[in-house]
Amino acid sequence: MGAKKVAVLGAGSWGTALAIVLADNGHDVTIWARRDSQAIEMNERKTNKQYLSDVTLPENIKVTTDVKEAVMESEAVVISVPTSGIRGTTRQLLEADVKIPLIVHATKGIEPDTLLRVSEMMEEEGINEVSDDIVVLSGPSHAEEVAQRQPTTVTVSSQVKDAAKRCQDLFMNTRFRVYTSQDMVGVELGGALKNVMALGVGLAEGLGYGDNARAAIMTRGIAEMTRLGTKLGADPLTFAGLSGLGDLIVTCTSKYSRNWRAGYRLGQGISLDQVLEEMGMVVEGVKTTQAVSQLAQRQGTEVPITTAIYDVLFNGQSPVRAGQLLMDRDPKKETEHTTDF
Ligand SMILES: NC(=O)C1=CN([C@@H]2O[C@H](COP(=O)(O)OP(=O)(O)OC[C@H]3O[C@@H](n4cnc5c(N)ncnc54)[C@H](OP(=O)(O)O)[C@@H]3O)[C@@H](O)[C@H]2O)C=CC1
Ligand SMILES: O=C(CO)COP(=O)(O)O
Repeated sequence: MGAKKVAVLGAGSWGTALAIVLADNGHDVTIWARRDSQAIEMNERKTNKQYLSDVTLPENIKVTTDVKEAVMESEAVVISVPTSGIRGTTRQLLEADVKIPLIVHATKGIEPDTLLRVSEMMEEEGINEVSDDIVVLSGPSHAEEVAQRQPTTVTVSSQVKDAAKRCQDLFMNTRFRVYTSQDMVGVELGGALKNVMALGVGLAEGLGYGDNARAAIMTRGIAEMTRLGTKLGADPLTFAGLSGLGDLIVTCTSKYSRNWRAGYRLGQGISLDQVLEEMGMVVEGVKTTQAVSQLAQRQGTEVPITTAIYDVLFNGQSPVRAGQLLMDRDPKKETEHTTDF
């Protein structure tokens, strides 16, 4: 595969890690950072001290604060900013007024109130003016391990089959294995919803609960994710794949997960404001919990774990009481399609 010019919009942990994968594949990568000080430091010291301090950036990565310079003549643009930055970043990309052959987003969230997935937010902002080939990249992939070239697998999905294939070719290497999927709805929802469950597992562990509680939240969590996701048009099998179960496992069990860590601190009795301040990186699960609660209400879908987490985050519920209420719910069948006995 020949070297391509690729832009990465977002100089946080994930944008930087994805830029390293692309640079390892021989591409000329330009990262867009929104602060001059960060761009200067990354160019001069070849490191992203704030977000991925242990890693030296390859020579074929450069950093700019000018979106137009980053995306000009790029064969692909990767967007890796928090969900709250998607609309603004899309607008800046449109202002550059450059046609882009392939746009890949790697953001995991759902927008509160509009209840849109990330690709839908981009479409609402008019992304199709510059490209029809929009791909989501998602899966169990902590930036820290990807940047260390640890073996990682992800899924890419698009409504345009050929775009997913081109994205697979762009990123795939012997340490970063990429699968394609046609279920963009399921891949985007899995990446967003698992963050809510990671907050829940962290909360339980912060309270001192053990492996049984973790397994319970993960297993009933994937049931909840699948129940809501299928109502929204996702293929249920997608939730058993990398962007569903795979990402749920990594986020609920890894020391790197910001969502798990935030939940853990909340379980220890620290306030949400303080937790978010000390994290210094995005904790997508907080706003996604709000969005998922709204979505579930709109769909008439039961999401008891999400509701319990919502009450802790936004209604002042104590984590212990939220856990008790979950355990005290009416008896249920485990699988919804089975008949009563
Ligand atoms: N970290 C990971 O392991 C993974 C993260 N993801 C997802 O990738 C997305 C980005 O996360 P990640 O890189 O980890 O986040 P970080 O917190 O590490 O970095 C956030 C980056 O986005 C920038 N940013 C913040 N707000 C805005 C905004 N409103 N407009 C434009 N840029 C903004 C920040 O700039 P500044 O420094 O100037 O504030 C920073 O460069 C999230 O959706 C996350 O869930 C997906 C897979 C793995
Ligand atoms: O999505 C991730 C790993 O796949 C990152 O999760 P956190 O945002 O919880 O760190």
